[in-house]
Amino acid sequence: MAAGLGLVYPPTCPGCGAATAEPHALCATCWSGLHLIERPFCERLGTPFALDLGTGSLISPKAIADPPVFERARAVALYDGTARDLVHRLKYGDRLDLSHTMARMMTAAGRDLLTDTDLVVPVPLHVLRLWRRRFNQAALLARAIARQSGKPCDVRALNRVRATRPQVGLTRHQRSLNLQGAFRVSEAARMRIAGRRILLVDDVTTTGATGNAAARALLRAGATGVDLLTFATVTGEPL
Ligand SMILES: O=P(O)(O)OC[C@H]1O[C@H](OP(=O)(O)OP(=O)(O)O)[C@H](O)[C@@H]1O
Repeated sequence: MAAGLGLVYPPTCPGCGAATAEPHALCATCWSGLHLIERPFCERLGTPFALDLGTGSLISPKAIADPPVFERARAVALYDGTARDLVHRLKYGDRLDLSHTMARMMTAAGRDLLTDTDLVVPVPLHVLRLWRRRFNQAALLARAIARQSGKPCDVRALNRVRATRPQVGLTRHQRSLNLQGAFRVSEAARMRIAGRRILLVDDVTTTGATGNAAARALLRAGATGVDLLTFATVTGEPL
């Protein structure tokens, strides 16, 4: 059946749409445009080091100077080239099908976090943005990661109670202010969060302001720890 379908609908690259041998696999060109994050990276922020600093648990000066609220972050790739194309197609191009391929890569990149995870929770959109976009890209990724890893997922645990401006175009300081008090765990969801270790899922991390604000709300609701898994991460300053 699958072989027959392959003749009628030949598999295409999720990145550029070119024909591929395997379904859901990137073509060679898109693959070479994906800058995967591999060790050595900062164990807190998940950002790569420019130099190979040897083995052992390495923490970047940035994570020491300004520790994030979440415990550990991991991402598949740097937010450029193919990674940026995939995120944009998923989020702005209505290519919801890409969430499966992206989640597969996220499940692999986040395997050390997933080992300790009790519950997978997406970064929520405010109801107005959800209504406009019609889907939450983070929820699509979170559901697929939960399915692939056999972990439970709760897309309603965390609410975005303020309609924040998009983070795009804001400075680091503005991003942090923009997210203040934006997330809340409802009274009804508190019992699902309390005593659990949460894996927070989003599409991109830039400054970590979104991850920090969401993690703060989850910790206030009694989560024992929060890790952050995104598809891509920006290593430089925003703007
Ligand atoms: O690490 P940060 O500096 O907080 O930036 C990352 C956040 O920015 C984007 O969301 P945005 O608020 O722009 O909304 P969107 O989902 O509409 O893109 C992205 O989806 C992350 O949630």
